[in-house]
Amino acid sequence: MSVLDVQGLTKAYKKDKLVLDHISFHLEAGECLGLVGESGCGKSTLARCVLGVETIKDGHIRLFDEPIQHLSEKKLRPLRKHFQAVFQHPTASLNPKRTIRESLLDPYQQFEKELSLAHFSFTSPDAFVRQLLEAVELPEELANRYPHELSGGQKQRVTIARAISIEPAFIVLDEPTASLDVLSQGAVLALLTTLRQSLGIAYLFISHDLAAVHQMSQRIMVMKEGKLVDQFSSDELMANERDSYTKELIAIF
Ligand SMILES: Nc1ncnc2c1ncn2[C@@H]1O[C@H](COP(=O)(O)OP(=O)(O)OP(=O)(O)O)[C@@H](O)[C@H]1O
Repeated sequence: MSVLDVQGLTKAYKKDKLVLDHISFHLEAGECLGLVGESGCGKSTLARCVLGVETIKDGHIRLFDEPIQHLSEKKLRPLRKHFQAVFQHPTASLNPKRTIRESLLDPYQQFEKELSLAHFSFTSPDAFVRQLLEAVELPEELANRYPHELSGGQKQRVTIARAISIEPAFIVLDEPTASLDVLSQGAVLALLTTLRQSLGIAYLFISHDLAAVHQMSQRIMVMKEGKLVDQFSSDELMANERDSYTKELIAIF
């Protein structure tokens, strides 16, 4: 089943310059779909279009077969429980004035009445926060700290815990480990895979790092200057028929 279906997506910030040029792909339930491409090719713009925070010039974005590309924020709001995002800089994603506990409870409190959770259970705020911290392998005593009292890796685990808390159908992961040191990067990528497998949440995993994308994803899309130039199953990365640009990216890693 497709949770997300994008067809002919076109975006321009300035009149005639296409930043996204007829992008088409689908995201299946529970899979990790990788998107790789060099800086400035349009990856984050694509993420923002999918998340409904950018207007688009042309094309369709369907969530469970429902077109969402032209919905007002009011109409899109109840659908937001189906998708979440994790970005590169966890510090920018967490409110510095709120404790980790408060940040973790945010999405649940926003969608409480419309949620039916399969994996987590909300018996009390404290018990819920404990489950989330445990899921991302953080000690429960972090709950009462503020973001500045956590390491970068711990903060990113908190943003991941917050994203999975409402068990969305998919999460857009936009360079989720780019701000972390190499050891934390590996640990966070492994955690994300474990969570995907146990919770059944699909990922659109965006990175300029082909090795990370290959490690995480079942399918890979390659983007260059606003166009998808290659799409293939992860085990076909080294196949001869790869686009010449994909081969260039392989040669760099
Ligand atoms: N708000 C904006 N207004 C005008 N142009 C923009 C805006 N955001 C991005 N762009 C331009 O759109 C193009 C794609 O940018 P985007 O951030 O989507 O690329 P990216 O692949 O995510 O890059 P990076 O990996 O460096 O984050 C770039 O040329 C960028 O300068």
